[in-house]
Amino acid sequence: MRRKIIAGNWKMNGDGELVRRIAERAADAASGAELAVCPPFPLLAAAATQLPSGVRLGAQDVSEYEAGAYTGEVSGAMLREAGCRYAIVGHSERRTLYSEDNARVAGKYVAAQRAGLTPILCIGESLAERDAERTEAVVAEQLGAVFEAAGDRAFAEGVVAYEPVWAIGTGRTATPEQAQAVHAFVRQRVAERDTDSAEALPILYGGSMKADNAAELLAQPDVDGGLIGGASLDPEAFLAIHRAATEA
Ligand SMILES: O=C(CO)COP(=O)(O)O
Repeated sequence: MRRKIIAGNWKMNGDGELVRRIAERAADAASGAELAVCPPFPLLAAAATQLPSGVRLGAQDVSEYEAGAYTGEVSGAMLREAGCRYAIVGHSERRTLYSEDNARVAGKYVAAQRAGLTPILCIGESLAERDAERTEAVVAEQLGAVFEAAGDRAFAEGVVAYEPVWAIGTGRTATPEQAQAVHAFVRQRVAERDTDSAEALPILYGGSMKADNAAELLAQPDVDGGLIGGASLDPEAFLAIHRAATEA
């Protein structure tokens, strides 16, 4: 049985008060599916102290470099020291708004692993790419860059989040069948390199996952959890999604 993970990506939202509210509610979420919270960097310290010990902490990005003159960047070692278990890499907002290409994302993936973090690699196609029936080609290319940088066992210690760009923040969720098809494709691509890591790899869905559509997405055999944006800012909704994952 693969572990199920519900991770909240706060993006550039939240404050100390939200950390406090989530910490308060998350006490009874330490069992069942794994729960993870990825707040902005300045809130990591407060989250590390206040979240119950079963709740994991993640960063929203990590530098591909270890240390040096990289103003504004944060290294994997720093994130480890701040209490992080996870680092999101290659979120579509970073790919499009900050021009992160596949090679840079793969560099971040490797840097996270080297620092002892579990990278959460975000992949997914735009609406134009889906309409042109290029979804599998795009996803294969995004995975391929990581294999090139990290080798055939790249996903032995990692998480993939399939986030169709057209479903992020739009209220337009992929259907369970659409999500399942891409998740199965991802697992098959990973299995072509290494069957053991494919079998164990958690593949999360992200894109307008909410309390009322989580259960049907999580019922799919290759959907192992969710990377939640908007709904993760509402402790009630976030923990309802976590309950759906625990019951799936
Ligand atoms: O980008 C996402 C998580 O990383 C998804 O965001 P929404 O859940 O707000 O659509």
